[in-house]
Amino acid sequence: MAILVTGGAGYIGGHMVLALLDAGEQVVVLDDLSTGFAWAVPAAATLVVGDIGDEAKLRAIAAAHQIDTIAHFAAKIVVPDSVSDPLGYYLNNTVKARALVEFAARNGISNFIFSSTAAVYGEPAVNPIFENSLTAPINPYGRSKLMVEWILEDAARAHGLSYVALRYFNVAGADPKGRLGQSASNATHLIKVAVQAALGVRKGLDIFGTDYPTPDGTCLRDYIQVSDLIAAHVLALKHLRGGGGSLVLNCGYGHGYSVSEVVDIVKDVSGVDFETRRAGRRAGDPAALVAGAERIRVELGWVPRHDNLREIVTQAYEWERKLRDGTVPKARASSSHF
Ligand SMILES: NC(=O)c1ccc[n+]([C@@H]2O[C@H](COP(=O)([O-])OP(=O)(O)OC[C@H]3O[C@@H](n4cnc5c(N)ncnc54)[C@H](O)[C@@H]3O)[C@@H](O)[C@H]2O)c1
Ligand SMILES: O=c1ccn([C@@H]2O[C@H](COP(=O)(O)OP(=O)(O)O[C@H]3O[C@H](CO)[C@H](O)[C@H](O)[C@H]3O)[C@@H](O)[C@H]2O)c(=O)[nH]1
Repeated sequence: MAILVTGGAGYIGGHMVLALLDAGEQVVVLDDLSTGFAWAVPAAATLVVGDIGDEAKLRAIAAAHQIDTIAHFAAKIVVPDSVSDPLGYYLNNTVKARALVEFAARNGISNFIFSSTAAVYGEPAVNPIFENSLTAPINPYGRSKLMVEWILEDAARAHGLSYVALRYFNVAGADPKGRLGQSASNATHLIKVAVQAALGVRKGLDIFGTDYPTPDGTCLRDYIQVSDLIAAHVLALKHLRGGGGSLVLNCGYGHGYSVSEVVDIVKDVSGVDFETRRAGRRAGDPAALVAGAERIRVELGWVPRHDNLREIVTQAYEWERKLRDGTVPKARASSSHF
């Protein structure tokens, strides 16, 4: 049986591909390379370049491979962009995901793993946030993802699918073996931007909002290391293949760091006191998001191994240094795909 990994040329999906290949699985990646990289997908996986909304391409994949599971990572992911381009986000993240769920239902692909997000909770009244807390997203990105959770819930009931929706908190760090990291140069994530500032790839860093109701006035987030997150996906796959029922699970460590604390750790790890500028709040940002992180341990037996922000920052820094110096390991010649 093969696993279809959408968005497998991207940051998190790429780590999933590595983990699946490490486990001896057959992997087919479908990615339009809008923010992903063909070179990041090992030659041991089949890479199909295309859109998740392209039904003909999906049919061709189903005809050529025995897919039993879809791990759906492909999405647009930048919160402020979703505020300025909501229709683009709803098309890519919701409408095309609906088509993918329909494709699964029609083709008897009964397992679906979905990259959801803490953004479904919006501005929570209290932290930590549990899976049964109110979902009230405050930006189109979060809404675009919550709608997919609803689509999955209804489709599962009607069509015999089982799914695991994983609500990621803030994903960061890189493969501990140094094979992959977050590579898009225009990424907007805090740790990525901060290590770029430390390496001189960007000129300093704006701190978006210093007047939030948090201990130091900057936003609090729960940063989860990418391989720990992927371990949760591998357990979700095992759960679904073993006939387990549908689940919605937070993926975080259960404690948060402020933007200022993250910046201080990046400065410390890199030894560079890069410039920081106090800037206004960024559109769509909630003050604090910290996971209630128990359910995933109980349901899947997940045990985090990299819950250490200094280690996470060091991994991100080392990967960024390779990107800057042009020494990242390329897993395939970029032209070898379908
Ligand atoms: N990075 C985070 O902190 C975070 C947090 C919560 C949830 N997520 C979710 O995790 C998933 C992966 O995010 P990432 O950080 O790896 O981002 P990424 O941009 O690196 O990866 C997304 C991948 O999807 C591909 N893609 C986008 N639209 C596509 C389409 N229509 N058809 C085919 N391919 C398409 C891109 O080319 C890219 O390779 C996303 O669904 C995102 O919403 C990420
Ligand atoms: O240059 C920067 C970049 C970020 N920040 C701040 O750092 C915090 C974290 O921002 P990120 O952009 O790293 O992450 P977000 O919390 O906005 O969003 C991330 O996590 C969410 C879930 O928590 C979503 O799923 C989303 O896909 C993913 O990008 C925010 O307060 C943001 O304002 C800065 O101050 N300066």
